Amino acid sequence: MELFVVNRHNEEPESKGTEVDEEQEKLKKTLQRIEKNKKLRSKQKERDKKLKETIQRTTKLRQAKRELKAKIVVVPKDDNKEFLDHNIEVDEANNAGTTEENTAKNRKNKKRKLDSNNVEGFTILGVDNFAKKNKVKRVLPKWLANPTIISVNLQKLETKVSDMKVLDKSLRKLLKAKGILNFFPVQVEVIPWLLESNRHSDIMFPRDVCISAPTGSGKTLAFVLPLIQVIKKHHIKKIRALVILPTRDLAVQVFTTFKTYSEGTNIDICLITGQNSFEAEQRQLVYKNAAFGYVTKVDILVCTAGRLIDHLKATEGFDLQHLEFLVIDEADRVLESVQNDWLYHLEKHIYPDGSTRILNQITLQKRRPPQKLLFSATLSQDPEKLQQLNLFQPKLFTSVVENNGELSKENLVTVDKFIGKYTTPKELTERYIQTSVDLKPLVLYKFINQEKLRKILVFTHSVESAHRLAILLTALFKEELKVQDISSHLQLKQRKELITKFSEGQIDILISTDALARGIDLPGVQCVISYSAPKYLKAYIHRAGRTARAGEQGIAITMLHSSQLPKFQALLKQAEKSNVEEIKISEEDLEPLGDQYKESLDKLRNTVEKEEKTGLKKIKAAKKFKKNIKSYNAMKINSNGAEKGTP
Ligand SMILES: Nc1ncnc2c1ncn2[C@@H]1O[C@H](COP(=O)(O)OP(=O)(O)OP(=O)(O)O)[C@@H](O)[C@H]1O
Repeated sequence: MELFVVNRHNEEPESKGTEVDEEQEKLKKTLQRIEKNKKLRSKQKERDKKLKETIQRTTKLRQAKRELKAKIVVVPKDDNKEFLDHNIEVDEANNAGTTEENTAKNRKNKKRKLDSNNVEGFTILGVDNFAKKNKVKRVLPKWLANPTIISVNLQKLETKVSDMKVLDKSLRKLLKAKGILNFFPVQVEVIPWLLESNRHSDIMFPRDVCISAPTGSGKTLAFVLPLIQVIKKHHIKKIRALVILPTRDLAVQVFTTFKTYSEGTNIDICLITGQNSFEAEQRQLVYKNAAFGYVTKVDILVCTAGRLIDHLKATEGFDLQHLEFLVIDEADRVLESVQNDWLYHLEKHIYPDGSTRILNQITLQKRRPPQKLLFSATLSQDPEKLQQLNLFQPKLFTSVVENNGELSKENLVTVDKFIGKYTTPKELTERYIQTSVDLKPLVLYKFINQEKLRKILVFTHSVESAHRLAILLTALFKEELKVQDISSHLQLKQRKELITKFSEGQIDILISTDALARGIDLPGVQCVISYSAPKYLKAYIHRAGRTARAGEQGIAITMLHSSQLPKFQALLKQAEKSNVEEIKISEEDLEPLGDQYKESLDKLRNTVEKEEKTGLKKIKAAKKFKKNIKSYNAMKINSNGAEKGTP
């Protein structure tokens, strides 16, 4: 859409003079437009400044009024005189700036009002509404107020893989073979805890856990390794672990990790996301045995919430009653998903008799309920939101970053410091660039060029915008850099191919919507660019989190129009980020690129027109095909009617 705006602005009148004249004319126009934009910006700045001053003045005045009003609360006995004097004071403050005449009038009015109320010896009802209310202190459940703190320091790793003896030797060997020599902090805390809590699960129900740690901090292995260790000990095939993810791409990624670390075991892992036909997935899950009926073929099931519900409703023999682990990765996102009744359906399936996890003699005699494990970089720590999950004696693991980037345990006394605050990796550098709408692609081009960046992930607000930006950047970079867009319109296989190419460095710039913003682990992304400004803090954190992963350095850039800046600053304030500076790219720097930009915009226009024509042709062909089929069917019905009895 933004690019179309650019197109309209760049339309040229029909050529009349020579080519050189035409070029000069274009250049002149570009310069005029830049000049105009400059003036508009400075005017806007002045207006913003005035508005800010007015707001500050009004706030101060209101504050003064509130403070004075707060002083009138109760009228003590025989204290009317003082009270009246007090009110006069309030009145005067309220009418600051009015004439003496007015003040006297107000004084009289007040006196009259108080006389008519006959206040002597009584409390005036409603007056204390003026009193300043004390801030209500949040009282959190004990488990939220006393979390286990996870360090965010991935530079100084203290636990060697070989030192974690609670983890099976075979798993430690596999980790080393994959180049993992030290555990990340989240793994150091969570893996032993999960293994320990499952050691006595036949006597005690294990507690549920919520884990909130920054993007790229290694949360996946923190659940994959203990689950494999616990599950490989079972010999009867039953679904023991269910892992739910918000998107197909993520489900594929987690499935691959399970596959990698279950090497050499007899654990069967299954992926159901809807990428295969429903029947094919059913065949992967169960088979029918003449003697025993339906038999499960799977130990660990990785799936998306939507597809899970489909199977719960329609797959015979799909049995979750032996479930030991319910993992919800990117839990906040999964819980917000369209199929937000999935948990209800799931619980109905796990507890068909309606039993709950309340500990009593009856439930104790039954099999153990699944342990719920919730993971996210932006996990809600709001008790009300977590309530819907029906957590059993939950335990919270969370990370805290103070302004200087250091972890401070002392500050945890004030719980509000970390509740609802999300941490980002220490290795992440955040910046923003201000630009006008029509120069935005050129500013992006200039920035990538001047910083000599490679492996860049760009986020736009729509599939169309991603596609057009990809065409335009391809035209600008020519052979220099390879640009591609990726979208949910592509087949899963094509998407996987693009992701692999990007990971291997065959694609330099990958442009996507927020579909790739969460959880996807793309190694070595140097820079994430939010070409369209993120609307929410969570979106910003997950986008930025595609870089600076696993202890590597990374940069996150947000491109903003001047009107988007206040909202972005509010977002940073919410995350307590004070070191996000502006990168300035002046319009003078862009002037030499004017012709190149114009040429690229023309290319974009031609390509889009061509694509639209082909698209229209396809739609027409499809319509024609449908029409033909209809008339063919009609003909068939007629001829069948005419020649009854013929096959
Ligand atoms: N101990 C480790 N040593 C080195 N690399 C590791 C270690 N643990 C995990 N990694 C790697 O770190 C990267 C990020 O891990 P992972 O995808 O689990 O992060 P995450 O916390 O789930 O991030 P997000 O919140 O974005 O989903 C992966 O490439 C993973 O292989």
